[in-house]
Amino acid sequence: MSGNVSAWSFLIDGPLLLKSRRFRDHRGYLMETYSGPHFATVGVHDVFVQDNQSLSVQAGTLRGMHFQLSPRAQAKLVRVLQGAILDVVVDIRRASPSFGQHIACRLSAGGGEQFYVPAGFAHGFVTLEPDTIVAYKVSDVYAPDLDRGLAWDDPDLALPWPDLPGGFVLSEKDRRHPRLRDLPDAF
Ligand SMILES: Cc1cn([C@H]2C[C@H](O)[C@@H](COP(=O)(O)OP(=O)(O)O[C@H]3O[C@H](C)C(=O)[C@H](O)[C@H]3O)O2)c(=O)[nH]c1=O
Repeated sequence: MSGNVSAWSFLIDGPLLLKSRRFRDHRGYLMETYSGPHFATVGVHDVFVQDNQSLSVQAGTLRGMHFQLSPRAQAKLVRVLQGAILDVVVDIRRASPSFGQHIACRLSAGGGEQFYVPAGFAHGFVTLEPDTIVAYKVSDVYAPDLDRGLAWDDPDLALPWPDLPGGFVLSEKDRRHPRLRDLPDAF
């Protein structure tokens, strides 16, 4: 706890759930959504070089599971500006004792949580409300030639996506990623 940010770790080493203190007064609140020195005190040491933001109009929009290969592997710091998501990461570090295991966190604009995803994890989310806006920092720039994906519905991973009667809204790219067992060595 740095005073302005708290962090919770998981059984899988690396990812963190972060919550920044909201300084409330009669006008509303202020919070530090990112502070290099403060976040370093709770284990986030990456230097983030790019901010991304995506709008997903329909609830049930699923983006994932994505990662970039070295030397452009990205750590990510994910938060929700509007709406809510189920954020999911899969450990794809082949030497990791938790290889193939996942963590899922519900993130919402109201909750103000952030999910820190180190390099070495595939990342994706499904939106739980219409018009959900996700903002995330990345520790390296976009490298399309090193951008890779893992099948969101890999039966070996049993990712905890919600049952949605209408199914998911996916990009064509996200319909075609390989299963983990068919993924060339990623990390
Ligand atoms: C990620 C990215 C994309 N783009 C361009 C490439 C495409 O023309 C367009 C949409 O890209 P994409 O379909 O890959 O966007 P998402 O499906 O939201 O992918 C992202 O969503 C999941 C959850 C992630 O974790 C990744 O950060 C990222 O892969 O934006 C850029 O120009 N820069 C970028 O940094």
